Amino acid sequence: MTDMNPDDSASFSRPDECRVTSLHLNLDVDFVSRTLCGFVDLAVKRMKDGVHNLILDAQMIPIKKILDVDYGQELKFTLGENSAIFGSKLEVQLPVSASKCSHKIRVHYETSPQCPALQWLRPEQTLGKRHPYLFSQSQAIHARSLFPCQDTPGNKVSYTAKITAPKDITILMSAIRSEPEPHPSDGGKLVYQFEQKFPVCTYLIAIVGGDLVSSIVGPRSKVWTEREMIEEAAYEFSETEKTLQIAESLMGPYIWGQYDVLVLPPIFPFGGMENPCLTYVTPTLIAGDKSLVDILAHEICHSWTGNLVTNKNWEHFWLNEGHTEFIERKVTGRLHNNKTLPQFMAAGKAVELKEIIEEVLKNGPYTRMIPDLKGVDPNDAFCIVPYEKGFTLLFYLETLLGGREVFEKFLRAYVENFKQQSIDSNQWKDFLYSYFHDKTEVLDSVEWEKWFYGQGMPPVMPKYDNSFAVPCKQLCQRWSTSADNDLDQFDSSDLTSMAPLQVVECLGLLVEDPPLSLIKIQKMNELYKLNVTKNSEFKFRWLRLCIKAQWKEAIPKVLEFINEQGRMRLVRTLYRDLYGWEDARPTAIDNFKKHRGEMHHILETMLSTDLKLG
Ligand SMILES: CC/C=C\C/C=C\C[C@@H](O)/C=C/C=C/C=C\[C@@H](O)CCCC(=O)O
Ligand SMILES: [Zn+2]
Repeated sequence: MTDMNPDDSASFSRPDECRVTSLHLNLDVDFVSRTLCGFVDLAVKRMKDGVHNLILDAQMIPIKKILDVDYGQELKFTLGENSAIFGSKLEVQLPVSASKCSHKIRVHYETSPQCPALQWLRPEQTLGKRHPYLFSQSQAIHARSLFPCQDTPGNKVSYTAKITAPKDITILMSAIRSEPEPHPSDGGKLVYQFEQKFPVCTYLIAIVGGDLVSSIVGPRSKVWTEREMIEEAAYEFSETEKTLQIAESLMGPYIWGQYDVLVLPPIFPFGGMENPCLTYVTPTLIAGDKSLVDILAHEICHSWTGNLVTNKNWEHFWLNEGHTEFIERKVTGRLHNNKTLPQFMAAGKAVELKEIIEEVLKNGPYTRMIPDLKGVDPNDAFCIVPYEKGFTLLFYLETLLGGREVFEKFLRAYVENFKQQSIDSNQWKDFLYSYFHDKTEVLDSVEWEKWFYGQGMPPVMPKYDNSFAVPCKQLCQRWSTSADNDLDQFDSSDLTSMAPLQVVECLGLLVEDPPLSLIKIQKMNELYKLNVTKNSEFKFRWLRLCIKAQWKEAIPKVLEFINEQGRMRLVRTLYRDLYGWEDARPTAIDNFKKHRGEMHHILETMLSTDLKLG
């Protein structure tokens, strides 16, 4: 695409010339037409002399009219050619007034029923079956289909919103919410007001509506979900405050006020999403024993890295995710009072990273820590690489630069220095050099070019303290090496005696090993009852093992699992495994064709590529 922002090839907008500094959304939620209808006010600041146009991103948004708020005058605009990935360039002619460098404009519009940022669910697709549901997912470049905006993480805005919705629906946003008020003229509706006073990138603007209830789980936290699962959800996330406090002890005060958790319907395609004040999580985290809440720690840590200090474009996504993984593991270690836990978690993910880099991405361009995303949909490049290569670099630097205490101080200084800004990897590196100015020689020994732009595995793989994994390795070894007629040595207590994270590790190691015989798989099934586990991470790895062993009887279980939830990491991997097994491939394709209409569009698009359906 030509005409893109030189600092962000996924956006047309030019905040360097004329910048949106804050916005106000005034929208009516209509579940019948599946639209949000109303207007957005944009406060605009001219950054350079002689600039009279404001450039925005817009996707599938029929614009009705654009007004200058102060003078009521209608403004001219042009909507450029449409790109299926990036939408269109929306160019608004600002009123020529030499003395003014700030303007407020109002764009009247409505979203499309096919809006990529919005997922509309019919009542029968919800737990309660009585009311419809709506949720947005703006990361990476979908906010432009929610409202015309400068949809680049290189710009931040504060925002307010006034949302009108049917009275049975509770509306939430990634902001501080006031109690709803009755609509002045329509008794069937309520009006909600929100305020996010801290500047955020547009990919962090989120809206949800449904038959939602909440339970207080801490002095600044509620868990929200459909009423049918509120008790389970409140139990699972009851350690939110404790986790927040540990994160604060590492990173400094949590500035965002409220920290709520919303458990979405199973169609939500990610483990979690760090929307400020309102973390989204998948219901696949609800294991009944709080064993999968490390994702919550991850989302909490984004309150500093990602939401306060942000990657300036999607090529530098590792700044968001690598730092967050790194801090998340420290927080989880402290939460469980286990010093080696961060390294145990890292070692487990390093195995997954190797599989993805070598088997899936074939050491190709998306295995770079800083990929080249020109002309690329960020969704296509999204994978574990920026998370884990980023983590590995930070872990390596921590060891090199003097250990945990020294490096944790650096992390805090990094956030303090760049808070409320958007940066790239060079700014990060310059700050690292200036902070460790007495360790330049050490820093010069780092192979920066290879770390940043090299393909394949990281140039240095640390030797992690993996003592917590010893029982996992032993059990995995026993299963791999035992003879088929010597399986009485195994017992159901093999797994019940381990911590849940160790079970995950053990099953993960078995997945990486050569396939187990069918006799072993059947014995495992009988002993460990993994077909009926509530823990989605156990089940996921168990089903992978079954597919690897080509156990046909497991196929219905795999289909059940991939049809009952839409978490991309779990579903894509299992589809990929089924596709790789020739006998199961037609079943996988048929199942996809049958269910694609109910999937989140991000997952549907990815799967149609994975299954080579175009
Ligand atoms: C190199 C790729 C650059 C940018 C991609 C950015 C966004 C991609 C978009 O698809 C959104 C991703 C949202 C992710 C949210 C949470 C993840 O941390 C979840 C991780 C996977 C999981 O646990 O299910
Ligand atoms: Zn993250």
